[in-house]
Amino acid sequence: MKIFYDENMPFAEEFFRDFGELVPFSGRSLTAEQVKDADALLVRSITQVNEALLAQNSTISFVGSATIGTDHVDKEYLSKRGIRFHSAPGCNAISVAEYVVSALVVLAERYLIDLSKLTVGIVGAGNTGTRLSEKLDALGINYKLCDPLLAEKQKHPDSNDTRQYVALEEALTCDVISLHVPKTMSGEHATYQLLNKANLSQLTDKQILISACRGEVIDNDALLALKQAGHGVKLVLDVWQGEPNVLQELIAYTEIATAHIAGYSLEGKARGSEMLYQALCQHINCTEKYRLSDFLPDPSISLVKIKQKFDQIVLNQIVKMVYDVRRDDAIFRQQLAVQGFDSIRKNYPVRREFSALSVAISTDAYSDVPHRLGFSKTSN
Ligand SMILES: NC(=O)c1ccc[n+]([C@@H]2O[C@H](COP(=O)([O-])OP(=O)(O)OC[C@H]3O[C@@H](n4cnc5c(N)ncnc54)[C@H](O)[C@@H]3O)[C@@H](O)[C@H]2O)c1
Ligand SMILES: O=C(O)[C@H](O)[C@H](O)COP(=O)(O)O
Repeated sequence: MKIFYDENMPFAEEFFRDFGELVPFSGRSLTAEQVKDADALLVRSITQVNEALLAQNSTISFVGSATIGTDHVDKEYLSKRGIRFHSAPGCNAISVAEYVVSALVVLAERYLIDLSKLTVGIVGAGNTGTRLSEKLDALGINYKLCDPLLAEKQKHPDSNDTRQYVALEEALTCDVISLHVPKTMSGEHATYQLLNKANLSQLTDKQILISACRGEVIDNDALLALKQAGHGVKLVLDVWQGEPNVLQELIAYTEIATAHIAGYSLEGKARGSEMLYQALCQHINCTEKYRLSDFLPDPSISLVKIKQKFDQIVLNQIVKMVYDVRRDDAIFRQQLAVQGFDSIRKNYPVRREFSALSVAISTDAYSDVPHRLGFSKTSN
C-alpha cells in the first residue's frame, strides 16, 4: 500500500511503517500529480482535499486528517467517490484548553486579575470547549456555555446532556470570551465572521477575547479598524483570517499572538497520528501493534513538589513550567517576517501537556487543583 503523509505528522513513520511504501509531503504544496497513485492520503489542515487534488487518482480508498477541524476537506466529494474519510476528533482539545489556561495565567499576572472572580464565555461546547470547562471547574472559575446546536439536541428526549446554554449575546458579555467553534460557511449557525463589526464593537477593554479555533470566525479587518479607532478588547489570537497571510497590523494590538499552534502539544499532534493509524488498521482490517506511549519521549522536567498552600502564584509557576504561551508569542512577533507563518509552525519547539509533569503536594498543603487541572499524580 502506498501512503502519502504530511511531513508534520509526528511518529507517522513509526505508526505506519508496516503498511508498505511511505511518502512524506509538504502540506501546502501537494499536487494532484504527486498523489495520483496513492492508496491512502494522510493530511493536516493546510492541505485542501477535493476533486482538484484527487480526480486523477483511481487507487485511493482512504483519506485521513490528523486534525480536529475538517473545513479543508470536501467530504461530499470523498463520499461520492466511495473514499473513506477519518479525522481525529478531540486529538488536540487538551492542548488548546491548556493554551487558554496559560493565556489566562499570563494576563492575570500582567493585569493583576484574580482568576477566581472571572466568568468565561465558552463559545462552542464540543470537545475543546468541554476540556476547557473542566479546567475552569478545577480552578473554580465560572463559565457560561454557548452552543445553539447542542442546545437544540438537548431537547431530544434521549439526550443526557444536562448543561445549560446561553445565547451568543450573553456569552459576549463575559469577562473572557473563548471561541471553540468549527469554521462553517452556511446554515443557521454558520460561524464565518460570527464576530463582526457589530458585536465586536460592543466589547470593552475590561474583556479578553481569545480565538484558537479558525481565523475566519472573527472579521479581522473589522477588528483592526476598531482597535485603530481605540476600542479596547484585549486580544489573544492564535488563528488568523486568510492564513498563512496574516493581517500583520493587527499583531501590534494583541496581548498574545501566536501562529495557530494552540493544538501543537506533542501529545495533541501525535494523538492525531495515532487516531489515523487506528482508523487505517480498521479500514484494512489489521490488528493494531503500536500505541502513542511507545513513542513519546520523557519530558524535560518530570516531577515537582509543592510545599506551600496552592494559590494563583503557585498555579502560575506550574503552568508556565510546562507551557508558557509568551514563548510562542515572542517567536511569532520576532519570526513572522523572517521565516513566515508556515515555517514557524513547522519548526515548533517541543511542548508537552500538563500531564507530562507529575506534581507531588505535601500533605499539609494538599490541594486537588493541580491534578484536576491535568497534572499527573505521583506516589512520591
Ligand atoms: N488553534 C488550534 O490549534 C486548534 C486546535 C484544535 C481545533 N481547532 C478548531 O477548533 C474547532 C473546535 O474544536 P472542537 O474540538 O471543540 O470541535 P467539536 O466539533 O468537538 O466542537 C465544536 C462545537 O461548536 C459548536 N458550534 C458550531 N457552530 C456554533 C455556533 N455558531 N455557535 C456556538 N457553537 C457552535 C458545535 O455544536 C460543537 O459542539 C475545530 O473545528 C477547529 O477548527 C483549532
Ligand atoms: O483543527 C485542528 O486540529 C488544529 O487546528 C490543528 O492544530 C491544525 O494544525 P495543522 O493541521 O495546520 O498542522
